[in-house]
Amino acid sequence: MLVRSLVRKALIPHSLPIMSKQQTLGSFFSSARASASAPVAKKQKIEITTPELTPDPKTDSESEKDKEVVSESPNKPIFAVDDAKQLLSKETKESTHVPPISNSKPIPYSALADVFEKLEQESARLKNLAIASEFFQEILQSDRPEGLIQVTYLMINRLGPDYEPGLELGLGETLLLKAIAEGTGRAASQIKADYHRVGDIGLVAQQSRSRQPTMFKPKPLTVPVVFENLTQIARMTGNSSQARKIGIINKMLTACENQEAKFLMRSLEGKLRINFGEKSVLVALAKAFVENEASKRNKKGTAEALVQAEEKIKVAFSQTPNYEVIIKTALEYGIQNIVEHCTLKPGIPLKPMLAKPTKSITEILDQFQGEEFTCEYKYDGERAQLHLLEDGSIRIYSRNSEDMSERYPDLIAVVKAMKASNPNVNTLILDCECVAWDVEQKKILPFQVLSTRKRKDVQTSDIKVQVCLFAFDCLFYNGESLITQSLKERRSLLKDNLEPIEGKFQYAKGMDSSNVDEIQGFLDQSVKDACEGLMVKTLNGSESGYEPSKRSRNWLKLKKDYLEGVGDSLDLVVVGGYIGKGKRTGWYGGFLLATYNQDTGEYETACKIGTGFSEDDLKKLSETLKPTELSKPKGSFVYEKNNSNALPDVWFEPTLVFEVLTADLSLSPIYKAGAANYGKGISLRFPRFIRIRDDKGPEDATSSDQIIEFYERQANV
Ligand SMILES: Nc1ncnc2c1ncn2[C@@H]1O[C@H](COP(=O)(O)OP(=O)(O)OP(=O)(O)O)[C@@H](O)[C@H]1O
Repeated sequence: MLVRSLVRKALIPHSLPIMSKQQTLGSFFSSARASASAPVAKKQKIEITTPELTPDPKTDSESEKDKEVVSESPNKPIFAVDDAKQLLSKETKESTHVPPISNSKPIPYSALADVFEKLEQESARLKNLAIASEFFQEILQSDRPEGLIQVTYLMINRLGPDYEPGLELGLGETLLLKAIAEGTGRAASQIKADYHRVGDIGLVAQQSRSRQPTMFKPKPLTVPVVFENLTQIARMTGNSSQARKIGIINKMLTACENQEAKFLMRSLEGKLRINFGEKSVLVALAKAFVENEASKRNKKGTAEALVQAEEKIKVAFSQTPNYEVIIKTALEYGIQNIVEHCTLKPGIPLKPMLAKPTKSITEILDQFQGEEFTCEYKYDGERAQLHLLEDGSIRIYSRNSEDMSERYPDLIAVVKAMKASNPNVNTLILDCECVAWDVEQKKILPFQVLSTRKRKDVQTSDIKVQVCLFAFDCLFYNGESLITQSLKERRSLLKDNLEPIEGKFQYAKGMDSSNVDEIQGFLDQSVKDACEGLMVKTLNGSESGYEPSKRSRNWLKLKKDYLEGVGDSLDLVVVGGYIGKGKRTGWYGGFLLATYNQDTGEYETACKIGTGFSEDDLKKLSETLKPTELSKPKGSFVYEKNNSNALPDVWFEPTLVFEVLTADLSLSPIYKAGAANYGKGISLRFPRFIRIRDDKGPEDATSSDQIIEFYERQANV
């Protein structure tokens, strides 16, 4: 994760007409290089012979996997009642062979590694859900059901909620290879060569593990011990931290048995590769709770209960994205009651509501037929979720739930002042856009200006780019969640209770009208005022509630620059590169891009891109991407293997997301995005690079479901 976000921060801005939200070079390169080359403790190495390493078996057998996947919209449940029935069937249950959990002992790490191995080897989706949920159920039935919290985090390769800083895994390959060399006594050069051949640090670790002398057998690893050690490693900073990290890794490696080393190293690297995404983890949790609760009543879980539980756990998680809270609440109140008990809480950022793209005002009018709606300026800045906690503290979270409070001390001061002048306000959650502001001219500045603001160690006195918060929604007010209320009510509550402060805290400019000319005029005005276009939202009735984490039809975005084509840009993951020729010699001259399939965790190729880059872009991109080159494609890449036109010269670890414009989308014999739907993939015609999305990780990229939606809308399918 850390590596991913570092790499994403590596490019400097360039000038393109519709460029926005770009990033600055900042201190990225120095810190990335520093961490890669930091000194580590030296240890004597003993040469040992190692078993032959076999390449990652998934790489060539992945193509079958996506056939299992049913296409669905991002917010649709993973399965319907029929699938749920199959999942609950005796046959599926009996075929999982998950390891039993003993009552009296902490969960052995070997049991979790065994489950990871099964998930990695199994390609059928329902089977994978059954394996994970059977294991979860074993834990729930033991006398330490709360052990499920650490198991869940390890399964999604995190150590705590997104918004808790300092818990990122994703150690550099140099450090990990060194740790393997020291921990196993093999020569570093040999380990490195193996890694370049196999392309999987986990496999290298597993097969390099030195045999321990029989007289010294370390205690087997347990889930709590591994979790604790990983947390310590993630939190370690400072000069000697590299050596200390290696020390802890070595200790764990010595205790590893069978496939434990493989998953331990992959966890440390931040790439677990079990092909079991977070969405599936939530479903597996729902199933485990449903079955566990039913078995306490000597009953069996029903398919209907499972479908309901899936919906509930997803809603609860979108409001309280914290597995500890979710699991403890489900244990206390039952899975079917979690939504009421996992409501919004200042200090826990909820997953933001997202918008669907539209291409024209008439499309909006068609969509909102007969409904009351409002148009708001679509500000071009950075999404900011503002939380005022009961103890008076203030936090600001990003679109991805990162805590940005340290980055915006000036905004914290504004909110403090606002609270002081509005003594009735105790607690609050506001959804806002933070925008660069010209103090003298009293106007909005483009995103490029905001992107030059320092991101770390920001002192109020050093701030050169002033910002203004534009609030567009109020989600929580004085102890009460407002998300089920209509937008009209939420908007009134906001405006009635908080006084705007010009240039510091303002309301999103809005207009309630369904007149085409008025909307067109408002759209034009928004662009003149340095905005991207309009957000059009259902205003009244139950449809106008705030839907955390959903890309909803009740919020439409109308971007001036995208009224032609497919209605929006796409954000695609860079998975491959083409060696540059002619003027581009020495750099990559083009890139292979992919959508992210949220259900399978796979990257499905969507196009090759070589247009829209300045020379400077290509130079910087080459520097950034070079260290992420892979010796072979990852098992999670879905691409056409039998057509050389679809193969890049080099493959990359997915770290970077490009925002890309396209003339239109078409079905393609050589690309694979959304291929589960049409047999053929969907591809971009005449793609053009706009900028890097540093606020999006690979998993936030345009999903395969979204590209299907884009395609169907454009083709009127
Ligand atoms: N009035 C507004 N209401 C809601 N969002 C707004 C408003 N003004 C600006 N925004 C911003 O617009 C974003 C949604 O549109 P946009 O397509 O630019 O974002 P994205 O991150 O590329 O896409 P998405 O969030 O849909 O994946 C919001 O996340 C928010 O940051």
